[in-house]
Amino acid sequence: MAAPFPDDFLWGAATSAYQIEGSPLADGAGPSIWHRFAHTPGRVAGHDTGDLACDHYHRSLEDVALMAELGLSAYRFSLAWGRVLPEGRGAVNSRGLDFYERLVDALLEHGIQPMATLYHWDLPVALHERGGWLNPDSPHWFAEYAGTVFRALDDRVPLWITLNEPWVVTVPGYLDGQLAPGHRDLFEPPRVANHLLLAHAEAVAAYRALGRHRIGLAVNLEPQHPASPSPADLEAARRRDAFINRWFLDALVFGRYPEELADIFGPAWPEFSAESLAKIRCPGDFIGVNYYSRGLVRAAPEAPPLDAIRITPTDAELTAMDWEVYPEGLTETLLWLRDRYANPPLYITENGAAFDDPPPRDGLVEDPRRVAYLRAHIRAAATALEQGVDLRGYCVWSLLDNFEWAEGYSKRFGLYQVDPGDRTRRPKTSACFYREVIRSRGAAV
Ligand SMILES: CO[C@H](O)c1c[n+]2c([nH]1)[C@H](O)[C@@H](O)[C@H](O)[C@H]2CO
Repeated sequence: MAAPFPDDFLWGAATSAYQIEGSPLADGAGPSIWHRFAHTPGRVAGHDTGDLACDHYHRSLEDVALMAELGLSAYRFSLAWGRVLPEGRGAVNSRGLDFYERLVDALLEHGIQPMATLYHWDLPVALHERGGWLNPDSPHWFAEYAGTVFRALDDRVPLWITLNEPWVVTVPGYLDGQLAPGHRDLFEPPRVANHLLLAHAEAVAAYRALGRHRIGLAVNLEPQHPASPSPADLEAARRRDAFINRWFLDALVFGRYPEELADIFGPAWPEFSAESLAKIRCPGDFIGVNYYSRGLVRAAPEAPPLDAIRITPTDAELTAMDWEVYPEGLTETLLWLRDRYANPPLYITENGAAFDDPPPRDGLVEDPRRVAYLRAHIRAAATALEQGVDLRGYCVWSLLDNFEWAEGYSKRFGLYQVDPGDRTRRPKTSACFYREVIRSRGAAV
């Protein structure tokens, strides 16, 4: 097929600090809420923690060499806030910053554009103990951290992401308690979400004062499709669309929350002042899109406050996460962004799949299902590009098998398998496929 991907299209892979680095307390780093959460019995499958992870903290240059072998033109990673500011504020830990400076310099030496995420869920414990994202000062804490990192790295990092998936920080973190800090409270999520949006806006303002490149935010998006044409399921899909897809983006772009949220949260939904809403209106320079699957939704009065649940289709291919393989949903999502938010610049900042990969044979791991998943989703991205979406890059989640949050190491998304014993990296056939895609500028799909 004729490759619609422009020559300057960025082909990347994505990771995050707590999931790959290991050594969470090394060289003066302060603990994060994920360090505490993972060490809390019962929170993570297999009692796994990020203490070693992929040992990227000691193997970063080896991993950059793998990225160069793939031919990546970009690498999306996150900085651990607690490595830079062990107490979350105040004293800077130069050894923590040094690690990220070495990583960025190595990327640039290999012609790989760094795409740095400031926050990928690992809030310093010291700030959590001051209320964390519930504290109205949290946006100022974040802006201080962001400014520290911008001053150190903006001369070498051209693409910045403030927050990874504020919805996941808010809902699994504060409503259903699946992820750190594990709160289950109807009244906390609306305030946490608003503080996250204020934090994004304050970081962008700080960036405008001293940065020279581009900054945005990465959101998890999934089209919501009713499980049946019944009015109840149609209404449930609309509510879940507001709850997942529109909550943060409408706030960022329009400076208003979807009206459904007041219905969903009821008395737990605060009155936000016009001044506060004006402050959160901050679309940035691009939107990062994390896409994995769609939501098939049925009405569920037994599941407040949404009264809607995502169901697993019985007649579709599923990944190891029980997520439906649904590449057309990526095209749908990209076209929806084009139409709803006036065709903003987009990067696919995460797309990938977990499958139960076999052991390596002759140093290579056969993962045909991941090859098929990536091929179908890159094609879906191409279809959106051909329809005028301003798509500028694609990042596979993930470069390496890594710590998959509450699933521990049981769910593997990597292009490279990481040996559970000695952390040796071994390529999967999806890495070979992706290298060919990059070499052919997308024609190989
Ligand atoms: C519904 O999936 C979310 O968009 C999502 C999926 N994922 C993510 N967000 C996170 O950003 C990553 O840290 C996860 O490792 C990755 C795989 O689970």
